[in-house]
Amino acid sequence: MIFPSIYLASRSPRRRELLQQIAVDFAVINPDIDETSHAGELPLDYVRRIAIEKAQAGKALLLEADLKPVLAADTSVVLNNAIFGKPVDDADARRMLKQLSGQTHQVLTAVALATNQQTLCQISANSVHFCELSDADIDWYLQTGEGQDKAGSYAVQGLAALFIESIQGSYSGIMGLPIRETGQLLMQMESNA
Ligand SMILES: Cc1cn([C@H]2C[C@H](O)[C@@H](COP(=O)(O)OP(=O)(O)OP(=O)(O)O)O2)c(=O)[nH]c1=O
Repeated sequence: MIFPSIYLASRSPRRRELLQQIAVDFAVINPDIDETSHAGELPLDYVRRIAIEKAQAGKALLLEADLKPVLAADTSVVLNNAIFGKPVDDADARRMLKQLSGQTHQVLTAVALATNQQTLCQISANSVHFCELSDADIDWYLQTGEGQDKAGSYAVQGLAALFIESIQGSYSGIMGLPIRETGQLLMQMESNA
């Protein structure tokens, strides 16, 4: 598959890595948006809205004559309808990991692609089951620092794999950029052009 050249509106090294995996030619841009959730907003609506806002804010940074689409994504961990974003500090990460212990949670990633004409969006909804975590497990994981800039305070692609009993869905979606849905958006954009 040959994909069009795009911009990736993201500071996430994981998203760059996953896009490289499918040989997409891209340049990185860094728009800033407010990622606060609205009162009563459902997790799925939240990730969709934020991914679309990131992609459109990225597009707004470019000249109108620049026709390359802008790709962006947003990932949230969801437990009993509560959204777990990136932890603000170790205490916040500990709180999240304690709640994830022994439970199945969802990882929702929305991926959005914006052009001057339209914004397309797809959702990757996945489940992850964690084993029971002891306080010592959590202490050990926190001192690795790996969970710091990750939704839910862990990374499936790192040491936290030791805690994961099973996943259902898309590994790349859990990591932050669902490859299949991203490929579909890029193909759809090509056929709409
Ligand atoms: C659940 C999980 C999340 N993550 C990461 C992916 C995202 O970088 C981050 C979720 O935060 P996001 O707010 O989706 O993204 P971000 O702020 O890191 O980057 P961007 O500039 O694109 O907005 O968590 C993993 O790396 N592994 C995982 O297993």
